Amino acid sequence: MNALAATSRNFRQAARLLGLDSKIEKSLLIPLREIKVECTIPKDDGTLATFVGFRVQHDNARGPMKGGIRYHPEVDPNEVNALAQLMTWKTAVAAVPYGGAKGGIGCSPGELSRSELERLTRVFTQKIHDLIGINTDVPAPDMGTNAQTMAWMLDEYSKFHGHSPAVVTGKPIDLGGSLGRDAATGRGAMYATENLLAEYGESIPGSTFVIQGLGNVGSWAAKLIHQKGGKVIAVGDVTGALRNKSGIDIPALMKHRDEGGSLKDFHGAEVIDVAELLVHECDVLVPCALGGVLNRENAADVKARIIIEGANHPTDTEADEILDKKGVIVLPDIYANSGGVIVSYFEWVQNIQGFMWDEEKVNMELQRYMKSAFQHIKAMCKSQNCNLRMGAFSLGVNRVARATLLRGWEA
Ligand SMILES: NC(=O)C1=CN([C@@H]2O[C@H](COP(=O)(O)OP(=O)(O)OC[C@H]3O[C@@H](n4cnc5c(N)ncnc54)[C@H](OP(=O)(O)O)[C@@H]3O)[C@@H](O)[C@H]2O)C=CC1
Ligand SMILES: O=C(O)CCC(=O)C(=O)O
Repeated sequence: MNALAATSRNFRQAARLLGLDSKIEKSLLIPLREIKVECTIPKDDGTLATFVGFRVQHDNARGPMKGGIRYHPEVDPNEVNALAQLMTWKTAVAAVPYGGAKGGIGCSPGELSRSELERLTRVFTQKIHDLIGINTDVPAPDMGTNAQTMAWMLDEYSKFHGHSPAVVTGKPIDLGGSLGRDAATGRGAMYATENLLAEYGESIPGSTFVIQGLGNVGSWAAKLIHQKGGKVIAVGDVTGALRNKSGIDIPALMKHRDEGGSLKDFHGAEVIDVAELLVHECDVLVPCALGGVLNRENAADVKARIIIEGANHPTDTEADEILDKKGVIVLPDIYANSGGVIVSYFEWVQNIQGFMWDEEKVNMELQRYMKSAFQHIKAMCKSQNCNLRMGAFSLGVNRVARATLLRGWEA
């Protein structure tokens, strides 16, 4: 089942639990707008290259649509659609006043030079500038994009609409970005882990972790879990995987990578097969890379007791069922990785207020939002007698449905 079918299935299941009218169900499922644009740029060698860019604006009942822009060779309309829908439920679970959107360009960012990436981002922004905006749709970084990408988007958008820092979040601090946004998704995942472990009388110190993906989300999750006293025993990215049963020295690994070293030549751990990573013995598995990495091929072999979905849609439907039957607790993406969009909301608020918060305030508010969302998910699980994924979906869908009904449909 592809990402869109899986997300829509979860939505329908939640709609049934909530007893939603089928007409509202249909209106919530179908995206408000799907944009597909051709982006042609001159490459550094003078040849032309054409890419396809997407922005799916799923729902705006609760506020401006919000979601990242992904640069990855596997970006396709179906997946962007699923990710946009997930954003609608995620912002509702987080109780931030946004709807959901997602965008992406099918490209390999690692194979493009900095100036090619800049041209591509500017052309994409030119094509969609009329359809995004501070009160309509506010992009942010996702896989393969970062604060620099947002700086180019902001600059290009501002040529058409005047200086508009709040049109994107995840910007560099010098352009109105928020302190704490870079770490926010990983930090939010760490708070989510603390909240879940506390339910079982457990905590990060004393637990073992395996983390897949060492990009923005994975590296911050690893750093913060290590800092809190958690033992990160295995990590991996697209280049390979490493294990040290006594715990990897994460700051030393990050230093090694920042100095240009690859995972495989880090001396503080042994190299393992990448396929072994997700089925490695541990208390908590934290996938922070691509979607669909937990599937029918490997779900039965997962040895973790708990999965924290740092990535979007890392667990496909078949894996979800297998893991549920095995008693593995899955903390779903629409809660576990919501720290990014929560601090994006703080960034947008700061831009609109023209007032900058200190990092302590950002982190404290993030912790408060993560705690509150967890309490609401738990209450929903109790009232609907369902697992955490369905509890989170039901909470999000219910909030969006209520906002939709309150707005009404009169022309
Ligand atoms: N950035 C954000 O704020 C948010 C991101 N997310 C989600 O988190 C996930 C990661 O995003 P982000 O950290 O921003 O992305 P990045 O591009 O910063 O990092 C992605 C990481 O995944 C690794 N990776 C890519 N392909 C594979 C693969 N086939 N096997 C193993 N590892 C792989 C990359 O390895 P390498 O570097 O070697 O290519 C890199 O370490 C995505 O699902 C995203 O949607 C969710 C909420 C917010
Ligand atoms: O920060 C944001 O606005 C969106 C982050 C995002 O794309 C996500 O949560 O998947």
